[in-house]
Amino acid sequence: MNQLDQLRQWLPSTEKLVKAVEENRQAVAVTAGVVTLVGAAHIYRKKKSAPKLQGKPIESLPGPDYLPIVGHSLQFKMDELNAFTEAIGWKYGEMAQMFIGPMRVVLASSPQAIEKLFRERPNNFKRSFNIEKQFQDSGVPGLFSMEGDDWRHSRAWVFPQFAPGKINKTKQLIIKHATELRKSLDRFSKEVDEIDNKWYPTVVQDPNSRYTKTNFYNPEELKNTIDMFSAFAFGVVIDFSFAHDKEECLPENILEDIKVIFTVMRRRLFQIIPWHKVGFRDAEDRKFDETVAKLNQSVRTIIEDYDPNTYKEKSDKMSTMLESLWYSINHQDINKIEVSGLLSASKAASKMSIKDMVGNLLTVISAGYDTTANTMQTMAYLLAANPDVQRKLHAEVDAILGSPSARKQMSSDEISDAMEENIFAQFPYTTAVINETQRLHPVAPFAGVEAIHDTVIDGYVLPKGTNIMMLTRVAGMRYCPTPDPFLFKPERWIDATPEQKRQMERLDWTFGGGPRVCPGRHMANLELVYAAVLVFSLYDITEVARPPSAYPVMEGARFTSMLENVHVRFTSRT
Ligand code: HEM
Repeated sequence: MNQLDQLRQWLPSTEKLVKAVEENRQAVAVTAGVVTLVGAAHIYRKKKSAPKLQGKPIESLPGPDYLPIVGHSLQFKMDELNAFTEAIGWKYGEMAQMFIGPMRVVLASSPQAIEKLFRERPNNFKRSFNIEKQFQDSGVPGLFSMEGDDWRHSRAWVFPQFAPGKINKTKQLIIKHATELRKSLDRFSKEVDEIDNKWYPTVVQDPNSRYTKTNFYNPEELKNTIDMFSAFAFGVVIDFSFAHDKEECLPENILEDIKVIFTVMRRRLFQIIPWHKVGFRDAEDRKFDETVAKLNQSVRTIIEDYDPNTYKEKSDKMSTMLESLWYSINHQDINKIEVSGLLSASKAASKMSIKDMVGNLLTVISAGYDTTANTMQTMAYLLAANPDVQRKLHAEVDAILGSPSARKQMSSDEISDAMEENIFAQFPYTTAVINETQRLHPVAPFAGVEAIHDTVIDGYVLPKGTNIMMLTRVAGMRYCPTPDPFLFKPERWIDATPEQKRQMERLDWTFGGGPRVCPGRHMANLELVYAAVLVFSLYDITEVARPPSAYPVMEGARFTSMLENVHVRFTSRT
């Protein structure tokens, strides 16, 4: 007997079912009536107890035409998500809608709506697209995806460790990695020169023809700077989390491993059918499982093997995240801790499970390197595309730290002594370049939330479960108080009146907002300003020449946004 026959035998036949219903007509009618009445009473009670929200119905939101079931999904590729959603925001106004498959997504781009949505997390709104469950089910929970009490405990551990007081102690650490970045860029510069000489020879007369020899162009061979920037940001966050030189304890190719996790999680978040859950697991899914298991094991071993005495000499008076875990687990002298942030972090860590500790360390590493590296890549491109801005940045750094050749000879201690406590105030133009880079191309130009209760946003009633995408960049540009909001003009941050500056800062959601604002923002900005001052300012950054038909530089939407097709040269300044 095959499985189908077995199933048939097990299920009652249709005739038997009809016969049973006919024999018990009265009982069936009464049961159906009771079920209907209880259901209706439940719906009525729920509607009556809920306060009636006043406002326009969600169905009346404006937006482009869409198809049933697939929505707008056929009208854009996932890589073009930024362009597609923002075009709707610009065209249809501050409250609009789009459909990803059958799911309605509200696009909100007024500053009031954005402030409310950020501020009221985690009580009234949570991260959208079921992120919490998706990360939990995939075995990669962490601060970014957590909600409720799990999030509160983990946030209490992570947040104090990234407070400005502690971050300022990372100066030596960042200088060390900036020096490494300079070495990589010098090597990169030589390689690009070789490629340039090979593909862009000076125009010569071809002896066999009356034509001069034309230039050649091979985009495959052009080098990209992003890997070097990733290595810099990654080195800083690993040193900060684990301890100096702990990198060697992590699996080789950890950067590649983290990319595997990003790629698969992004795919899962936007999948209409969760194929991996219904038994269809492809090679990427299998690689994902292996990678997660490997990373978890490595980090768990690091936590368990940690002994703070081994790393005391290397710690530069800066406590690592690992140290707070150690104190929380060993409960030793916890109240005697005097290092900034370490006491509260250690107390908070004692409320987390080892699984959460591992997940949070991995979250901090993943959230901390890709974002910073992408911003550096964008800054390099914008400096190359805006030579006047680059000249001003050079001039500011030269005036404070001396000529590039003198600077190259400085030791880490000399560099450290030359940097003031408030490096942002010491280098105002460089800081303006960083602010403007993030205003124009933030790594997260939108943020998604889901309503936990029925709510009213900008006059529309949004039922519980509605996904809302905040178009933060659109809002920032629409309300920008200084002229030419679409142009790269760092001067706007210098010349703005105090009131304009306050407005621009309020409209700056580069790092999100409210209780879930990015805890790593001070560290990220410090890394960026050090990279610009100690590294970028030593080079003339120029765009590699390309034929007009080459793919233009454009923003791609991966887990975080980044500029695609950037090819720049770094030529050492003398
Ligand atoms: C330029 C660099 C960075 C950018 C643009 C950035 C941006 C963001 C944004 C937009 C969020 C979401 C905030 C929200 O929902 O309101 C976020 C969250 C987060 N970021 Fe960053 N980030 C950067 C660097 C870092 C660094 C260096 C770290 C740590 C070392 C870090 C750790 C985190 C964590 C753990 C969260 C989750 C916070 C939570 O949900 O409570 N980020 N970041």
